Amino acid sequence: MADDGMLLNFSIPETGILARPSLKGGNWRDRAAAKKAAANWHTKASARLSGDKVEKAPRKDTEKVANANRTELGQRTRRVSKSPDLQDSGERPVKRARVDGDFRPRASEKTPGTEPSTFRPQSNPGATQKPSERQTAPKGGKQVISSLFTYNPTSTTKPQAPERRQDEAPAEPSNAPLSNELDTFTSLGISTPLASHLLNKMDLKAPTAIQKAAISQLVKDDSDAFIQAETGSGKTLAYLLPIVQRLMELSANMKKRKEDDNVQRSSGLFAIIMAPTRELSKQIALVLEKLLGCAHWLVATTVIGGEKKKSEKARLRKGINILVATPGRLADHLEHTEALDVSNVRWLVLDEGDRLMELGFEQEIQKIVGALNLRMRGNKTRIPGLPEKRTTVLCSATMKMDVERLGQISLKDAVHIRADPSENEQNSGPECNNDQTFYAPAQLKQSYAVVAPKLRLVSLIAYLKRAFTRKGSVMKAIVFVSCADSVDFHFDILTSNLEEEKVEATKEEVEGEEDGDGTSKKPAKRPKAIAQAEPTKLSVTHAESSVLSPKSHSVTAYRLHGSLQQSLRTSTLAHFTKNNDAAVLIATDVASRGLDLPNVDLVIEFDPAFAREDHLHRIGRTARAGRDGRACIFLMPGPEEGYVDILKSDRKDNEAGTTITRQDADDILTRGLVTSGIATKTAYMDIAQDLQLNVERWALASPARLEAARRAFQSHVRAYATHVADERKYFDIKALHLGHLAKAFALRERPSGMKAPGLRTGAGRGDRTPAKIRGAANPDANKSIGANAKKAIDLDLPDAKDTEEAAKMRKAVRAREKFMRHAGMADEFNLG
Ligand SMILES: Nc1ncnc2c1ncn2[C@@H]1O[C@H](COP(=O)(O)OP(=O)(O)OP(=O)(O)O)[C@@H](O)[C@H]1O
Repeated sequence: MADDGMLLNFSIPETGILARPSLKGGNWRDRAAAKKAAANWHTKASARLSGDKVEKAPRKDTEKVANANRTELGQRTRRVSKSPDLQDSGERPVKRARVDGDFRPRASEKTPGTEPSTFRPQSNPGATQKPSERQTAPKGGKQVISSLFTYNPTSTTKPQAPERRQDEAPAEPSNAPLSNELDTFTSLGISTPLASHLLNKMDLKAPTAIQKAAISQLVKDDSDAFIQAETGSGKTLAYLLPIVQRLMELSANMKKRKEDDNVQRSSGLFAIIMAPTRELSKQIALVLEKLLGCAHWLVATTVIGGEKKKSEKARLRKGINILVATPGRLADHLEHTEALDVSNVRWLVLDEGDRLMELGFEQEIQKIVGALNLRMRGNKTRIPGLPEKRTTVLCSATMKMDVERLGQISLKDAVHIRADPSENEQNSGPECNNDQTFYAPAQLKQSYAVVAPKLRLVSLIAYLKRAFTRKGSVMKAIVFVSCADSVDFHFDILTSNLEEEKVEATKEEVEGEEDGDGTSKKPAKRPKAIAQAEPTKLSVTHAESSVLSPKSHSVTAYRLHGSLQQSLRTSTLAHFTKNNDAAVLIATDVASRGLDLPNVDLVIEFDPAFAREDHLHRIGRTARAGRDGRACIFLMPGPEEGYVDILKSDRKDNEAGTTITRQDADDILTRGLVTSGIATKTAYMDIAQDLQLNVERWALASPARLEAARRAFQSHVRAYATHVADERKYFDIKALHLGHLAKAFALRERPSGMKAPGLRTGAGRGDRTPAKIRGAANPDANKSIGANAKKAIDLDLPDAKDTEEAAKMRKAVRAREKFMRHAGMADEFNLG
């Protein structure tokens, strides 16, 4: 310096930028230690400015300073923050209690008007924001937009080197029809007319393995049976075919004896099939109707909740031979409909037994079985040819404790029927409690995506965009989310024209600035159309997805959940089934069980299922009856990655788990979003950031939308608390970073006042959403929002303050039950 002839005089004022902090709070020891360390720190900092090197202060002292400062800070704000440097170590960013309206940016972006940040942003090329991305805060200039790519937790299981994908030979389908020429329906005891009907009218050439095992047993024997097989293996026909075959034989015998022409609808009710949901009951009835095409004198009908009891009664009065029912409605008719005579019932099927129990139908089933026993014994005039004993068939994918209970209620000396006969020898009857016999279809290609909470929404969109890029590569996809509000939110996002709104919003923002006279700028106004933007009415359940549709073809988005009216759910499923073009269904678990939707190539579990069995049922909506299929589950970095162990247990043949592939967010975003130009390593970041901003603008465009996004977020978090106890180590609500997760719901901040079992209530403010926001201009929307708001109140789960694990578990189980009943999951089914 002296050489330059310049002397820089940096005078360091005592009370200036490096002033010693005045220390308050804590005990005297802390204060003394902190004072000493602060003195060190001061010397060090001064020396740094003057270019001198200072010996590193002992770590202990530094920590004490930090502690003392924290104590002081804590007294003022009760807030503790952690060094951002820690974020690089792969730890989750520390959650801090946030006071409403008090934001400290975690990222590089801050809206004008906010206080200067004392937080050091992590350098990241993708985090640089364009001026256009700077969002005007709605109120008070306190809004902060955090970058998508900063402070994300890093994966705990990411392989150092990219995984080498082995060219594995495609697995042999495990649920396909048998290919051996000797395995025909007639060889199992099915009559030639019925077998030709299967071939000619239903295009079914050969039985599947479970059909082979079940049909050969049930056509010749009256023993009770417990059928257990994987998803999509044809269980419906496995029990329907023997019943129809036996009734056709009964009819033929009657004819032979010239007692009657045939079995008539007035001859009596011979078989009852019970299913847990209306959808499933209707589906079974549809298959039955097709089968009865070759025995038109046999009449079947359904009695299910949600239908008019009066018309059901009228049908029952006319006479029926086979009845498909939900338990609640059947129990009701048994009590109140005299015309329902069950004294001749010789076949009782309990389909999806585990679900029947899970949904709490035990009492109804007990009542029904009791009534059947009583009336059968009381019937002295038996129809000739009708078996003496009733055969009860219980179908269940799993053999959990409650299925054992159902077996005790309904079965006696049951034969255990499985697709692989060698398994029958190892375990027999539902009393063998072995859940590890339920696997995913072998041909199903499974993968998991590790995606940080902030990136979830853009990654989902990117994943779907990629899936639908090429016409015909994916025809139909199902995206499972945890609750009805989340379905509505994602449906709205996918069916909105985000690009158009972006243009409108940007134009208006610019106009807002230019309108001013240079001295006082007019605030930007929202375009009229956007200001009135409302969430889509519940009556609309499908629409073109402009977000997902490529130029070459259109993709239709559907929604399905239990808050929709039954008729709407039925018509939505029918529309989705008949749609021959690309389509995506966003659904809760209402679509997870038993539904046979054709051409589903891809299942995405955007929110992991609440239990392993539910997960297997969900992914079982694809890869059915030997067809190909793909399934991908989204997991967040951290404890959720442990769920891969569960995925490995899905595979019967999988020792090392090599068949389950991993995908990372950067890969998903690059493949889905970078459609032109050079796909550099970070090219996806700007596009993803833009997409996220569009989504956030979209939500900000109207109070009703924002409210819907908040509700979706809140319901999602509450649902998160309801994972089964065994799996809660993967889905630990305490590890959830709510601020980050909020971004995946287009929210720039986490809503305050959340309650969920186990959730840390650091920001526990009351919900300050003005009442008028909850209502909307449109009366229809008002209605739906009102209904949902009511539901949100129903959903409010108690805070888990108990420390004992057992108490927590009980509470969470109760919470789950309550949530499911009220939120449209179990209750989705609108129980019969
Ligand atoms: N023998 C067969 N050959 C070809 N396809 C069949 C055969 N049997 C059934 N299928 C078809 O397989 C699909 C799945 O059948 P089904 O719904 O009965 O399976 P599932 O085992 O009950 O499945 P889930 O456990 O998911 O309820 C249906 O589309 C059905 O038409």
